[in-house]
Amino acid sequence: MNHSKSILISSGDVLDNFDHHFRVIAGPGAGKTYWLTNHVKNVVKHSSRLNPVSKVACITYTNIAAEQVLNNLGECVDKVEVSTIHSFFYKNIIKPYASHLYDELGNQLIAVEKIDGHEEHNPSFKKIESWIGEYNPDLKFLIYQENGKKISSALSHLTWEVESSGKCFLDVPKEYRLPKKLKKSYFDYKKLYWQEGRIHHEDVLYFSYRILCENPILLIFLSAKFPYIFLDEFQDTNPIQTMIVKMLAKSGSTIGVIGDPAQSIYSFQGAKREDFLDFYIQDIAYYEIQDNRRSTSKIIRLLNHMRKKGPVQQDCIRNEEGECVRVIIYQKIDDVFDNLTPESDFCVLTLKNSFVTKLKSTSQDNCLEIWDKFKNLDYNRQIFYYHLSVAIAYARQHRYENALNEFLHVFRPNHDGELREPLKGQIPSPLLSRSIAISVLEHVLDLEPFNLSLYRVNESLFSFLSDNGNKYGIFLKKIAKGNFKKFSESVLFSNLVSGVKLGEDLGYIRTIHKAKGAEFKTVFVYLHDESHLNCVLNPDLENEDDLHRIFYVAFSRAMDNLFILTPSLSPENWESLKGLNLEIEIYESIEAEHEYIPKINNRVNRSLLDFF
Ligand SMILES: Nc1ncnc2c1ncn2[C@@H]1O[C@H](COP(=O)(O)OP(=O)(O)OP(=O)(O)O)[C@@H](O)[C@H]1O
Repeated sequence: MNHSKSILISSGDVLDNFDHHFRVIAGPGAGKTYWLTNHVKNVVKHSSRLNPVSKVACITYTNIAAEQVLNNLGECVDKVEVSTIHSFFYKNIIKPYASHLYDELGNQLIAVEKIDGHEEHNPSFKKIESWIGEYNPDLKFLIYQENGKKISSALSHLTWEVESSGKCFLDVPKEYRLPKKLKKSYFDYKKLYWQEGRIHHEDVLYFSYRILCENPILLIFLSAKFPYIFLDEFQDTNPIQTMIVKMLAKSGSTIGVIGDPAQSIYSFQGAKREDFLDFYIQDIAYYEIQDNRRSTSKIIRLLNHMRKKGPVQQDCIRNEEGECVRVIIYQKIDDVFDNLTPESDFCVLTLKNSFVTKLKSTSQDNCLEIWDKFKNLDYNRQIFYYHLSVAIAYARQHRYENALNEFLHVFRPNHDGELREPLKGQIPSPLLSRSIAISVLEHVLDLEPFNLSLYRVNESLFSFLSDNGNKYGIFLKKIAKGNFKKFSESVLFSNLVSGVKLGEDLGYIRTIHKAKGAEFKTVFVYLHDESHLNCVLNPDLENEDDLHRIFYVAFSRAMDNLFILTPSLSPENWESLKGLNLEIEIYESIEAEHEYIPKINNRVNRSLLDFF
């Protein structure tokens, strides 16, 4: 990587010449997304290469980021296609051209007439059974019990790799060892899904790449439709994505990639930060932004310390010293939250999803157990209420389209082609389904259901659907006497909503990966193990392993207050932290040192529960 070639810019700068390829490197809070949004507007307003049917493609890493960019595009919005890379390739390559893909026998690879989006790969037992049964019958004994779980877990991590020749193949990460014989037929395993029109997220890049390689004329079409293609968070690009982007550059699109190598945290999904660092297309211009507009000086000093080996030491644009970074040794995590939770705009970040679940359940009634109990008592009704609860959780975040799509699941027919219980009646048409879903969701939200029992919500829905019986043609089963009635009277609807998992969870306790691109006034970084303090004591952001970069991303989400919560602190680590010449304050327990609490939040009586 040659940084001497980089030109320093600021996030407020506008490029005069936007018809060349570029790469922007900048640290957290530098204004990359801010700059990109303005750059897109500038291109839309002034480019002579855009015509009535062409658009700027602006690729973001998550749907949430796409929504944020869209909201800031103003009047340019119609000339820009903002989406994630998967949605972009699905819409522009796979959906229209999947019929061009054939297997080695010349048969169509995917049942195109059945394709309906792309989904997470959750291996099904039936597929594993028929795959091993057909291709490795001698290994059939492996699919049961613990071995079966291992196979399923390994397959859920199947990713596409690329050979230097450009040929793609499927593999699972090294830690998931499977018998070598199985490796030869991963493709056949995947075919079982494709033949049902089911495409997994990871297949989207592979199919797009194959379609474009086998039909190069489509590259010309795509470049004509998208003369400009800009990609945010490119440090997490996947090699197949990089190859496609370079092919599109050759066919005429102007490519811009933006990112921060120190924030590359998706190697487990095949991301290669070197692809960003070494990104080269002829006549590419390299830019760098050295500002940090998000955080206070004290937080930025910690970030610069972690980043000292690599490029980009950041300057604090806010010019505020701010509060010290605080390391808190917790005994009971609940105490920390009870005492430190600020009024608003905070987030607790954890390394793993299981910690999110654990932390949520320490601060809530055990909502997950409630769902388990629900399932055992009335399986079908549990499925109905799960979809409803997820939909309501989305609606609370004003993500109404997600809410609607979630609730529409309840109108899907069962194996006998009938409406699933507890609904009764005719399967509504797609249009009527949408209309019923909107009315039901509005009705439930109007009920202000969070302090109501599940029983009361069900009664109200029962009456609502009965009153509209002529219009909708569907009804809800009443809750009869018995154990389930008792359960439904004892469970608050709010507990059900708190226990659901959203696709892109925007709760106040999230994994660090889900906080990518976000910022909060106060950030708590929860370490479940003291050894993770090593990312502060001996930072190594260039390491092959993502771990130190993951914590760097976590710390860099904080605008004003950063708390690092550790379960223990050895005397050596205590001394080392103190000796770092960083303004870090250490608290052995919050009760002992509570005088600083009012500075943060005027000690509030709210617990995290109030924020779900
Ligand atoms: N030129 C600017 N003027 C005013 N505010 C700005 C400017 N540039 C960025 N900001 C603000 O600074 C904050 C950080 O910007 P942004 O989220 O774009 O940074 P980023 O580089 O994408 O961060 P990260 O990589 O950490 O996600 C945001 O609140 C943004 O609105």
